[in-house]
Amino acid sequence: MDALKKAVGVLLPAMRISLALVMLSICLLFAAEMLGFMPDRSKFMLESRKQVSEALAIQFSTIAPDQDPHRIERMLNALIKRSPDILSAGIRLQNNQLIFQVNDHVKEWADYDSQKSTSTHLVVPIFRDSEKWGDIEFKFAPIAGESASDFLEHPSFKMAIFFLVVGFFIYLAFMLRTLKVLDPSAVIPERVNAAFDTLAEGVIIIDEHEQIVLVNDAFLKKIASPTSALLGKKASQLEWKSAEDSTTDVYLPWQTVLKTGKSSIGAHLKLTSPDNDTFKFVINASPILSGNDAPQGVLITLDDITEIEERNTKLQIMVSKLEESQAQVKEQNKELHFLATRDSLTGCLNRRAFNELFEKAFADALQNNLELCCIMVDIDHFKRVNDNYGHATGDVIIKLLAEILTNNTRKIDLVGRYGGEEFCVVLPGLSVDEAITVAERIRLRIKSESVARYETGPWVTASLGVASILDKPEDPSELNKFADEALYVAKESGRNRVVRWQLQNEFAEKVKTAPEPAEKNLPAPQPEAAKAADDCYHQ
Ligand SMILES: Nc1nc2c(ncn2[C@@H]2O[C@H](COP(=O)(O)OP(=O)(O)OP(=O)(O)O)[C@@H](O)[C@H]2O)c(=O)[nH]1
Repeated sequence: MDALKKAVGVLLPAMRISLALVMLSICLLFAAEMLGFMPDRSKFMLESRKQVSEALAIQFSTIAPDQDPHRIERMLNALIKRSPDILSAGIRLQNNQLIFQVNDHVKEWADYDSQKSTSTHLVVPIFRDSEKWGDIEFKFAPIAGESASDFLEHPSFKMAIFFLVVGFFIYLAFMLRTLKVLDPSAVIPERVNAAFDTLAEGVIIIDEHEQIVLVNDAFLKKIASPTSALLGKKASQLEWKSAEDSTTDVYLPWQTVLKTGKSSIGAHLKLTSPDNDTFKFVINASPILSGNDAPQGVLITLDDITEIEERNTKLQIMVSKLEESQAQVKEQNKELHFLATRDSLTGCLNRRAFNELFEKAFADALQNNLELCCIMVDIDHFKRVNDNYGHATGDVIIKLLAEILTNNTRKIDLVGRYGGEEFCVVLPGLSVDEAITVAERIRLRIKSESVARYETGPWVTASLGVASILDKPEDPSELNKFADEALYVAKESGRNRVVRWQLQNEFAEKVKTAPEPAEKNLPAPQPEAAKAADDCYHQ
């Protein structure tokens, strides 16, 4: 099938060219005839008829005046027999009297209407003693091709027909042979063509002028182009585009190969087919070297990566979507974790989360032999705040305490709402003195902030109990218990103070000596120890 297509592909242009050549030849033939370069056969015939007639006239000049009718008749008959193109003959006297005729000359001569001889009517005068005696008339058959009706007999017409029929086939044979020689694909043996056709990747071979001399089936099928459309065309004339960026100049690797004689590997190019499909190829180009190592062509292989690229793009989109949703899930988990570990009113750690982190911090401190302190904080007479200002205001005060606790501790410290208006703070790495300083600062802040923020109250104070890991608690809950006991002592000894946990007997002493604040809803008098803490913010 392919062979047939190929044959038709060559035959049709050859036929067209042959026909054009025939027509051109015929035109030249007629032009030559019109310009007088061709011998005029009718003129020649006329001339020879004249010469014959004149020779006869001379002969008749000697016998006709004797008026020997038999002799004249014999001579005319003999003449007509020998010259088949003489249709009739006659001798006419000066007075227009026809005295002899052969072959019904009267009838044949009837169409003569001129005094001159023509190619069919020849009139030759006969003289006697230098005086014209009469005329001898010859009626000739028309010279072939002279009349319009006899055009088919004209030699030029016959020549044109000859050219048309025979010339066409001769030209056709010539053109087929010529085109075969000129066919760019003819330089590649058929076996080589067939071998390249078995390859799955596209193959193009170009000559040193970049003209395509071979294209294999795989490439032709890919871009849906017939071989004839590509052979002889320059490879750079195809619709190549840069694979990465369509605005940049297109790098055609085979041009470099032709210049340098060195192979080019892995160039990426896009190609748009006549059907407007775009393919992406990885292109390798190797030089075809002549005897003196000069590149005389390039073998180009084209690996179609369009599908792989499309899959890669889809995969990348999927991966980025996955990453996006993973990030969302992570964010949601973070939010969920926050919600699960935070107290909804204050944003501080809830008791469960606080305990978990406390356990971890306690274990770390033990393992690394570091100090760790725990502060229990409780707002004084909070019930009165609720009772006097309402539960909502109570909530605001609880939030204020949470804010002060968070702002006056470090990021690594743990601030947990233990329940109601009671908070617990864990300070990893701090000595008990440092923890007391922090506790005092918190205490002062609560007192001063409530006064600063609420003109008409509630003005609140808080009591704080401090314990350290150096107090040798068995576990976090015991450390918490120590701090809570210290808080209890702070409450019992008058509130609005910081109490460091001590052994039970010393503790009892402190409880006894602690002063009670003057007014329940006003900031309590400041203990001496707290004064220095104002300047010592712990971040
Ligand atoms: N507004 C508000 N009040 C709470 C909340 N949780 C607990 N309370 C109240 O806090 C008060 C705690 O009071 P108590 O522990 O008896 O003692 P206090 O009144 O703070 O007095 P001292 O602790 O002895 O100084 C109770 O009235 C609780 O109803 C809360 O989330 N919001």
